[in-house]
Amino acid sequence: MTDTHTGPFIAAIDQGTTSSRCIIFDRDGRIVAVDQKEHEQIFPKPGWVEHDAAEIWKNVQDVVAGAMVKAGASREDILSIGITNQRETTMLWDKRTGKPVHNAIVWQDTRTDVLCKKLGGDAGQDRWRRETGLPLAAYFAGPKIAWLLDNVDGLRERAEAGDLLFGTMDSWVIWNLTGGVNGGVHVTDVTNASRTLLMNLEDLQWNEEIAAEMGVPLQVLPEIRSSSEVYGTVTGGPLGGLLAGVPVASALGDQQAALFGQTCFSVGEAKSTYGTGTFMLMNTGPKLIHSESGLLTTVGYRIGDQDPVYALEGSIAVTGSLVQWMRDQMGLIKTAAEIETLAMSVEDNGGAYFVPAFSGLFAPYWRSDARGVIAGLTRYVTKAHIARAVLEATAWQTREISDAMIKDSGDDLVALKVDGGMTSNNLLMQFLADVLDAPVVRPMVAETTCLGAAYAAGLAVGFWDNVEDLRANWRRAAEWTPDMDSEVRDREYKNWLKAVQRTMGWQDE
Ligand SMILES: Nc1ncnc2c1ncn2[C@@H]1O[C@H](COP(=O)(O)OP(=O)(O)O)[C@@H](O)[C@H]1O
Ligand SMILES: O=P(O)(O)OC[C@H](O)CO
Repeated sequence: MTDTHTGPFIAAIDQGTTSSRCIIFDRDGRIVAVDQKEHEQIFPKPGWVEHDAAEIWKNVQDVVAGAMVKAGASREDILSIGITNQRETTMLWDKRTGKPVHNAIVWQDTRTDVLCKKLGGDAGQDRWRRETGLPLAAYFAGPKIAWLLDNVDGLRERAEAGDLLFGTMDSWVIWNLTGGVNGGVHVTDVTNASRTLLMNLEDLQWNEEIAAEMGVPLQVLPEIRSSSEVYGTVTGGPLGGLLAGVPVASALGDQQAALFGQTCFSVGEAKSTYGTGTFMLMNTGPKLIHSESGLLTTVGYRIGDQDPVYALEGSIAVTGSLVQWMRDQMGLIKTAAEIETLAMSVEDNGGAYFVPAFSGLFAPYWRSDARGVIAGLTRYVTKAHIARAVLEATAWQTREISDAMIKDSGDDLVALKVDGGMTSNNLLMQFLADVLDAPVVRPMVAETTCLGAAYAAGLAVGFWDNVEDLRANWRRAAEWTPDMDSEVRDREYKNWLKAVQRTMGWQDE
């Protein structure tokens, strides 16, 4: 049975790495209905990860329709719709047929390593960082566009003739929602554009020189807009019937959306999201801080024509996916939640440290030649110790990011707001507070990513007046306070750092 709810509501679409979901929120930021659908992960070769963007668009339509049915809501109840998305995942489509010309290349994919090395060199690295805030790494979108144009027959010619459009998932979803081949708007927002290696962080425009150097024709790129404004209205297609005329009014990369949903609106406020990977972002306000410690400088959000708010980001490629690996590849647990029970069956890690450098190391190292290591093995070590080491890996990686943030920003970490699937693990959250030596707090609404997109879409249509209205919705559900002897913390951290060194230089050029 479906309840019938009466709006006004805001709908948010989260197009994520493993699934797409739609959540409908009320004015208090409470969830009215959720629908979710997973899509296929395609692994054509070691290190390659792809998605079928047509399947994703179909799933997005299904979950929007599903959430509307579950909410018992009608078109009049939905004031606007917001988009948030897995970032960097890159696709090209034909603007006449509306069809993707190749599978999307996912953010985790390492195929552009060689291209990045060719474009790089020490001096080069400095320049990319200075202008775009990013190191030249396979993670980002620009090199993925160049790879598609150079490796799929005929694509470069079609791109230069103006037949192809590039997008991260925000652009693809917005273009389809607003009419597709019949006049869909081709836009992206500043947060997604800041993950391409192609946008100037200062003026928030495409950097023509870098695009030329990377081999990306300007005509494929979308217009860069703010994160909170009306881009167009829902038109045509199956959703045209269901949501015709509803404004599409926000776009934010998922990690920036979580920063927004956690209401980190003041300088120095930080959040960390624990999903497939982990991403910690700290609001640095209108100030662009160029990291000296391996963090990314990125756009946090921009509301309409207000000044942009920047953020420092520490990106960790493998955290929840290590738990999945223990379950699916090793068969040591049956469900992700079981890792906590297994880890709690022993007192400590038994001397084992697990550095999951499965696709190299992201922040703060940016080393594509690193590969995973379990260090400190003896006959004493059991699968329960490994389970502990798996959970501890997530906390230590966060500690390294937090150290870098403290160094770059000059501010202490007062507390860390957390969200994401792994935060249901109490053992991990306590260990995190212990190694950070700071409280860790989780809000009532754990779906902060969708909430952030809904907030930005609601602000754009006057559903909420300003960010202070939104702060009032944030409520604490759980808090973990540090309880570890500092000597133990220091000794364990030293061992972790030693284990990290063992991963470096494994993969030959
Ligand atoms: N109790 C748990 N302990 C540890 N990890 C968990 C637990 N529950 C879920 N996870 C991990 O969290 C991830 C899912 O979180 P989610 O926020 O949905 O991720 P994403 O949005 O990246 O798909 C999975 O990688 C899973 O292994
Ligand atoms: O879809 P998620 O939650 O795994 O997030 C992926 C990040 O946006 C990658 O940068």
